[in-house]
Amino acid sequence: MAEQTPAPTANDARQAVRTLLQFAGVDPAQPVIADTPRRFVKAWQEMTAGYAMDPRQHLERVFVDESVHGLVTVEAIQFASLCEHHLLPVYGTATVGYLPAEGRLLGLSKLPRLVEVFARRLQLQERLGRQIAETIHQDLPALGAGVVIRATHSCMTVRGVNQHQAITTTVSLAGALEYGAHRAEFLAVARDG
Ligand SMILES: Nc1nc2c(ncn2[C@@H]2O[C@H](COP(=O)(O)OP(=O)(O)OP(=O)(O)O)[C@@H](O)[C@H]2O)c(=O)[nH]1
Ligand SMILES: [Zn+2]
Repeated sequence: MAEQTPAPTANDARQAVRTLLQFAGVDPAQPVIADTPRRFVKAWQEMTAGYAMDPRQHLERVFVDESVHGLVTVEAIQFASLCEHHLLPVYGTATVGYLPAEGRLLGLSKLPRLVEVFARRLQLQERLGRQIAETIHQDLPALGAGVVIRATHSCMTVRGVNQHQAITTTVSLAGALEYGAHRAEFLAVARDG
């Protein structure tokens, strides 16, 4: 059986940050910066906490009202993520909507909570939207789900192409929201609120 490499400890992670500081020509031992590796590792754990979260925990409590058939959306959901290419912050807002199946309704706060689960991982913006939409569509389940994300990628704004105002919009649709009148209605709500 192949030997498994032991998982790195927080101390290993702090040591890696000291290496990055030295790589930049900064002495990690100087008093003003001595606590920075600990802070960075704490922030890193916060930004990647989504790997330990199960999105289904937010789908457990369902309210059933079979008289409800209309589209439900929550707009202006703020999130922060990390791009998987540069490990730099991506932040912005998401509009999340779904078309209930047989009156199966989620508590409204669960939509931002689902965004949080997937955002707190290394991401591509396109995948972030798709994972949220597919989870609601398949696991609630709903007749359809949609996610529009508008985000700023630090890897495009503070380095590289240095496009300080560039905003990326992605649209992820699943099920009944992919086509026809439901698609048009969701996209109109995502555009106009
Ligand atoms: N599709 C997609 N691309 C992303 C996302 N976040 C960052 N990127 C892009 O990932 C690409 C990585 O390109 P590379 O050429 O491998 O990396 P690079 O040399 O750092 O590229 P530049 O950013 O152009 O300097 C860049 O074009 C980024 O803009 C994302 O969420 N989705
Ligand atoms: Zn990037």
